[in-house]
Amino acid sequence: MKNDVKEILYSEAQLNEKVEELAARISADYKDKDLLLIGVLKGANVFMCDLMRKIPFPIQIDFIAASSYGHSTESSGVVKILKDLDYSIEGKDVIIVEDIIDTGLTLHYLTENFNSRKPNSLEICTLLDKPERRIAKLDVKYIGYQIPDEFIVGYGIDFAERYRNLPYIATLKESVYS
Ligand SMILES: O=P(O)(O)OC[C@H]1O[C@H](OP(=O)(O)OP(=O)(O)O)[C@H](O)[C@@H]1O
Ligand code: HPA
Ligand SMILES: [Mg+2]
Repeated sequence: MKNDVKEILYSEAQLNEKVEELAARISADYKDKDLLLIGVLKGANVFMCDLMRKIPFPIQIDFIAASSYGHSTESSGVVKILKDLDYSIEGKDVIIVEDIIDTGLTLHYLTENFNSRKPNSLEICTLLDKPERRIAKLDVKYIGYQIPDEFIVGYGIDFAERYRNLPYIATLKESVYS
């Protein structure tokens, strides 16, 4: 697997520091609230697990599974919900936890969908953001890193369902795609 990596963009140690920083901001903002984190599967799974363990008060978690990339490096533009939330979010203070925002189509769809369920508040926390690629406008309160327009993998993020288990964020060699 390591032979397929072109460049490591963020190491395990750098990611740990960044997740700590985001958790500290969220903890300060939500210390008097009843926080519900919603992880967007599958990509956000690793980030969500690390982020929630750095918040020092009891919170609730839930997951939704959404997919729009399939086996391609380009969004299909159609967001498929593969698993819905388990519980109602009405009246809750919700943060959606994402691994990456690219076109913004996934989160545009999810924020409209979640807003119709009447949460008390709804914010977005993403580890990575590719602003150059944005199609749908989004207000994102918590952003880990802004990255250039390059397809990346690792720390939960895949290419064709592989490389999610790399412990760092990396680009892949061209030969992997051909
Ligand atoms: O801003 P966008 O262009 O919509 O892209 C971002 C979304 O794409 C990826 O998910 P994907 O649909 O590949 O499913 P996965 O999370 O199961 O990998 C990623 O995890 C985000 O959810
Ligand atoms: O850069 C990316 N890598 C993997 N999956 C993705 N989904 C949106 N952008 C990306
Ligand atoms: Mg995803």
